[in-house]
Amino acid sequence: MPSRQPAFTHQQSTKHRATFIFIIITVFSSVLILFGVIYLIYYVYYSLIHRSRTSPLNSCPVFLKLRRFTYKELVSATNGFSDDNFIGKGGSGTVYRGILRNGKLVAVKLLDSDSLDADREFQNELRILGGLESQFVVSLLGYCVDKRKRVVVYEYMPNRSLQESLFSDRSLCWNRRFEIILDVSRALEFLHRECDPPVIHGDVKPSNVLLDAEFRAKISDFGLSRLKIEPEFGVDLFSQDLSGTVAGAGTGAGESPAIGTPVESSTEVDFALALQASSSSTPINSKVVCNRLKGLGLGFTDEKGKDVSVSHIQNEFTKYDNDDSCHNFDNNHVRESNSNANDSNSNPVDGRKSCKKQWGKDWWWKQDGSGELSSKDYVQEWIGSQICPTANAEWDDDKNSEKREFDQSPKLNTCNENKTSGHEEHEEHRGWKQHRKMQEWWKEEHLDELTNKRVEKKIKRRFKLKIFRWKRKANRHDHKSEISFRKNSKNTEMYSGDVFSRELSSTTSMRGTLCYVAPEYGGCEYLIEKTDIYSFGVLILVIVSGRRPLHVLASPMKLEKANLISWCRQLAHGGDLLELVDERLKDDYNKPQAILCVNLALACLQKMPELRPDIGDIVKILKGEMELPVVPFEFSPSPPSKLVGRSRSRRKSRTNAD
Ligand SMILES: Nc1ncnc2c1ncn2[C@@H]1O[C@H](COP(=O)(O)OP(=O)(O)OP(=O)(O)O)[C@@H](O)[C@H]1O
Repeated sequence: MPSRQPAFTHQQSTKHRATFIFIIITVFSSVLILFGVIYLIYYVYYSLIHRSRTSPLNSCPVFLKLRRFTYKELVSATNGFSDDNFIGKGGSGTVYRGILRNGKLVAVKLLDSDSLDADREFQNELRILGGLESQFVVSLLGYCVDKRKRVVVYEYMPNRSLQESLFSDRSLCWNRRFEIILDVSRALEFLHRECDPPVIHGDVKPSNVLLDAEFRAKISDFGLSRLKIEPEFGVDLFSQDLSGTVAGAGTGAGESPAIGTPVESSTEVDFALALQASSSSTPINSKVVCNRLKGLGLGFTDEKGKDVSVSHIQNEFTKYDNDDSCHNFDNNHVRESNSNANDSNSNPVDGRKSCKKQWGKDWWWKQDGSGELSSKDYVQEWIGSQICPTANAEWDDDKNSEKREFDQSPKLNTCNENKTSGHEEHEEHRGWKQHRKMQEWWKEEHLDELTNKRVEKKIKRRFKLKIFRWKRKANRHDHKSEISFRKNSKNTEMYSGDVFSRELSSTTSMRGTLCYVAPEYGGCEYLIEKTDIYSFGVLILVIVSGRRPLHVLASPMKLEKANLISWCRQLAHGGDLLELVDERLKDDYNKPQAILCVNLALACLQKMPELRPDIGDIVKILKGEMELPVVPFEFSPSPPSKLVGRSRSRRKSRTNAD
């Protein structure tokens, strides 16, 4: 018996050792795996974060073809980026005139350095424009990367942008306008049909059409462009559940909603479509508008470009609305903007000093120096009504408090009025779910913008998407914050015409330009050729009319003409298209050509992308080689939003009273 004891102990200790070794191995391998996973996560994170900044440009064949300038060279070409050589400023950088050592005149665009977006746009521009060669596309001569500085060098276009030519005193004659329309159509034909893969420009607008010495137009700015091979093109817009959109009832006045737009009764809003819908007669609660837009810092000017005092504006609002006046209206803020407005109006585009003053919050509204422009209040209305985070009851799960406010400040959104219940609502939600997917991210972006920016800036850099959501929840009720659409390099807000091109992170982008962006383009990157066609339609109207797509004067009467597209549709309805032609041309224009252009524009502006003509046909139509197909009439009731309607009825009642 005693002899068995040691054998047993020995067996036991062997067992213990084995267990111990097993535990050690397990722990060790677990730690090893854990470290491996951590390293992998870090590696992926690091490469994602640094990809856009560090990706070697030279690895792309296009960049090999382009000349790489040294920063020193460009400094000497532009005389140290001096004020005297300042040409203009856009959403992503500043453009200077320069002379290279060989005497060649160039335009040098110095991109805002501390924005990831600028970096991405820079690479996009080089990657796409660098590979293009056409007489209708501005030539990219080279680039410069120096530490954080990004510079792009283009051929110099002596007559600058169409925007400047159209909206300055030196108005363009009809023939030039028509040639420009033709040139832009050829540029798009080149991009859509002659490039392989096709290029979608994505931001066709007057400031991206540059004019050479003979006023021939070339298209520029490919920062937001897309090649058609990219994965997002796999998205079939038409595969979305369109029930209730295409076949469904229109949004009023016989208008059928655009593809990708929500069913009428949903609370989803389409920002682009909102522009057109902005003409609807939805009653707008001035108080709510004011509250929501408080902090926008938008100034107001009257027809002569003079300040309209805040109290006057308030009176106007209260006149049109029986609700309380806007208590939260930030008087100081608005006055400040107004004084800036006057500054910039006094010296619109010449010289950098005066321009610099414009590049504050108000630059978009005054970039052409037009003293009479005062579309802010109009735009405020629909921006305010569309961005409002509380307006979408389906937005997230946590909607109690939102709902409360939503109930209190309703009727900003036509959609809200037609709420359906229970099952129906569920079905509808399913119907536009896909569309919502396309759009919800940018709403989150807008919500994020409503938060404390300093905190936002810090955290966003680290955990972009996650933090976005967290912050959205955390700050959902912060309605005092400002709404901004694009940040410039100094992290001040810019209310730009480029509202849609605001990008907050490299993962998301809101692209295109307000008023030029097609309704089906829900702010994502689902660009198709027909998106360019839509923008081209708007561009034609702008060229023919010499007006901006949104052009509002303080006088309520003028609101009828505020929305160029719906005004054009109204004129088409009344058979008086020529009224749209720029008054400055007087009778000195080709009437059949003008009618052709406007009709073509209407064809391009059809809400269903597949109904818009393609660019080949457009060029033929403009050249007179093809008849313009009959355009199904899309009527959208024009502005007189509540202002016109009410002001008229008030005027009427006043006259009656008199
Ligand atoms: N190649 C060029 N030759 C002459 N002027 C130019 C050239 N490129 C740009 N400009 C001028 O510089 C201005 C700013 O151009 P930029 O492309 O930076 O901005 P944008 O197109 O006006 O706005 P965004 O970048 O927001 O679309 C233009 O309006 C134009 O007047």
